Amino acid sequence: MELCTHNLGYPRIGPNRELKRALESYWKGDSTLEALLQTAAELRRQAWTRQKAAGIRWIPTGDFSLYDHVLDTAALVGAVPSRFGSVGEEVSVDQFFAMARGLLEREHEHGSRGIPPMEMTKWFDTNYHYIVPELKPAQTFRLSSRKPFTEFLEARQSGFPAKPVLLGPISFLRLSKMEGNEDAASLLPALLPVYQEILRKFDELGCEWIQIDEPALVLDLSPSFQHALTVAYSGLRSSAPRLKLLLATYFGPLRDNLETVFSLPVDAVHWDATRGGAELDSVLAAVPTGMILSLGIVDGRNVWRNNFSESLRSIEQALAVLGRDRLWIAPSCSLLHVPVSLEGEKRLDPEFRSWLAFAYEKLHEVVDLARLAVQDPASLSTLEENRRIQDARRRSGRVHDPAVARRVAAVGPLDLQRTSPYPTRKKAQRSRNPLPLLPTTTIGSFPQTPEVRKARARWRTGGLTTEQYDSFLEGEIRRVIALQEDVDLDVLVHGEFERNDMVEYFGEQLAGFAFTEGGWVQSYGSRCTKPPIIFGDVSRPKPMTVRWSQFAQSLTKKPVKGMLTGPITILQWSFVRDDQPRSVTARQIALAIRDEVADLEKAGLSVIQIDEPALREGLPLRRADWPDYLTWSVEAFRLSSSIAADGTAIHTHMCYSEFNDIIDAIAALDADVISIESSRSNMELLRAFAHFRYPNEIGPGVWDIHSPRIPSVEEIAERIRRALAVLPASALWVNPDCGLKTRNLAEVVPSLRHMVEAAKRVRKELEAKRESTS
Ligand SMILES: Nc1nc2c(c(=O)[nH]1)N[C@@H](CNc1ccc(C(=O)N[C@@H](CCC(=O)N[C@@H](CCC(=O)N[C@@H](CCC(=O)O)C(=O)O)C(=O)O)C(=O)O)cc1)CN2
Ligand code: MET
Ligand SMILES: [Zn+2]
Repeated sequence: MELCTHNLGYPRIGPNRELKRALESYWKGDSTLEALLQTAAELRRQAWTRQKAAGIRWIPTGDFSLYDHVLDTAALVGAVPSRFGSVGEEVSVDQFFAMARGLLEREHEHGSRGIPPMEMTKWFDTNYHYIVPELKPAQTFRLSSRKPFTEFLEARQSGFPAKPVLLGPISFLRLSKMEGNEDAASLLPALLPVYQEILRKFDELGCEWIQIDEPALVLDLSPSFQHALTVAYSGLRSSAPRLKLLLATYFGPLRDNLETVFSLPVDAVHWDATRGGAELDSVLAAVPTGMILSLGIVDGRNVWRNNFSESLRSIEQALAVLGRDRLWIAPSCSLLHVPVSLEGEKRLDPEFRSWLAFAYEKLHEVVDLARLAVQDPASLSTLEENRRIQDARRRSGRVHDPAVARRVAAVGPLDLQRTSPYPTRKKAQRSRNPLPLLPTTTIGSFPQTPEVRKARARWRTGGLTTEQYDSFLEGEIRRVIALQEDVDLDVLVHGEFERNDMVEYFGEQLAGFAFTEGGWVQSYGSRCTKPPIIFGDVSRPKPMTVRWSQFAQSLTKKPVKGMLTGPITILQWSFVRDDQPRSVTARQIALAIRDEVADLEKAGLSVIQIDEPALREGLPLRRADWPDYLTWSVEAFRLSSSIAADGTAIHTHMCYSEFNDIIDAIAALDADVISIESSRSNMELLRAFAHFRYPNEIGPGVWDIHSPRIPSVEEIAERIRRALAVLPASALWVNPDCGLKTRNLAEVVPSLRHMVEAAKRVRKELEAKRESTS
């Protein structure tokens, strides 16, 4: 018999983003709740059918979500902030969506100002966003959803071997936001009884295995959380004596949590062998007699075909210690983070395609490995084939480009440094482009209207010629340049209409990158991205953005900002090579962006923005690993930007970030101007910059673009004044929090007018003050 297999989670969005369409149509009011739930049920059944067909023994249930699994968990335990109303027997679907998306004024029955949604943040080091549970010190919990049970029964009644999945209590608390920043671990005594009740119910239903996800175990845990962990699992164990508990950890090695994890009273531990590999010996030494180890050997975070020979080495080592009955095979983590299947990819080159495995194909790898582990003769051909493919990839001419290797090797310290220090550069920049105090600008994108997306879709499918599409884009650029001049912004942008996405667009044009037709991955709620795949040495065959920036600049006398995505963000939001360190790939991308910076400069652009919104989320999960990452990522940014002459202003932009703990690294980027998101925290974020005496210019966001609300002039002026309280006026810019691509023009035009008006109002106040003191 082959080794036992299981899966931790499957993509929810559907093979053709069916869930996205169903959700958006329901939200718009174009379809009923029944229709949405029907689509959701069909997608679940389809996912289970596929997993069973692949040969997986235990199939996850409850991993599906209409929006996000952390929000599901908050609903499950009744952690519903009071602004969303009281909870009846169950959290309703509309209450659930209100928590995720907020309610607009007109949707809100009690009138007033609408209700802000809960916050959203990155799920560990992925590009998936979860909804942050909001807890308070006296928080109470109550079982408030039947979802886990319904989905379990739905699967079992249809004959699927179901294994329910829950986000565990420790991770739930650790990922929550506690009012007053108190320690959320203190809520365990209140929360634990609800988890116990859930386990008891599953036990009563005759459920055999339950998977409890505790990815927080790969983070640095405070003593209070370490203690809570032990308390939680002995409590869970005693609540359901027959139910078998599988504790799942993933996304990194366990390090100082390793001993504790294997001493918990659970029946099995799932461990991520792709990220924790070096720990295998310690793990095998720590697994107590009688406990099962689930080996997460197929990488759920990447799209490469598994290297069977390498995996079998680890599997054999584990088998020797544990024997066949105590070793399971699985993907490293939920398959949520990879595209659904390769089947839809008709245009990929066959050789390249053979190097890949998406979610569905990964399940086959799990099953193949479980068979190969016991030398099942029927599986031996899969090993042969796998060896052939790995060899071909290793030797492939399309992976290695000697010119790139030479160029990377030749990078020296001077390539990482602008010609002059910032004060000299600022003089050169201002004499080239005189700007008023508190200059105004935007972050880059203007609304990506359905017309823009439709035009691109028609061009892709041949309905528009390239000429027609290009002239459509030029028309859009003309419109936004005229708009920005009319509004009287100081530094203009071209609007990014040519981009489907700020990373995918560059991936499509760089050598060493491949892109898919339908490789969608959920980003948050109904929103998806199609991460490009970096398979080889990266270079830039020809200019990527110059024509659009140059065209925009030709339409106006005001400076236009060239607009690029930085090397770390491109790296972080792509699937990366697994055959060289990320730092090397980052350097290669940096050199390609550097070439683009040089060409934008030659084309006459005097301001160039290099976006790095993913710099913060790329931080390793453990603090001990931060310095190394920050060194090479800062170097990559500097390599991409330092080619610029003193008189060219380099801007950068970051959003969704907490900056306090990486402020040194941000300063080390040495961008002339950084724009950051800050209006949601009411400029609190700026404290780090003020405290640190950030040396260059800063544009704190003064308009929250995540909300459709149009901010008033006075409200924006007040935010500028708050910024002025901690930063010198000479260093301050005025801009929104982020790009405007997800907004519509009806919101954008008045908001921009208010922003410029507010900047002018505060400028006058500053001038008046200056006169009165001189
Ligand atoms: N890569 C990446 N990661 C990121 C971000 C980001 O901007 N990029 N931002 C943060 C996350 N924020 C996000 C914000 C919005 C969307 C988003 O809106 N995604 C779009 C897809 C954007 C896209 O690539 N669109 C394609 C169109 C693909 C498409 O659906 N076309 C239609 C046809 C178009 C039509 O007729 O309307 C179809 O195929 O059916 C394009 O513009 O070309 C979506 O889910 O709807 C995603 C992430 C963090 N991570
Ligand atoms: C997620 S950061 C986005 C920056 C980009 N330049 C934009 O405006 O859309
Ligand atoms: Zn942004």
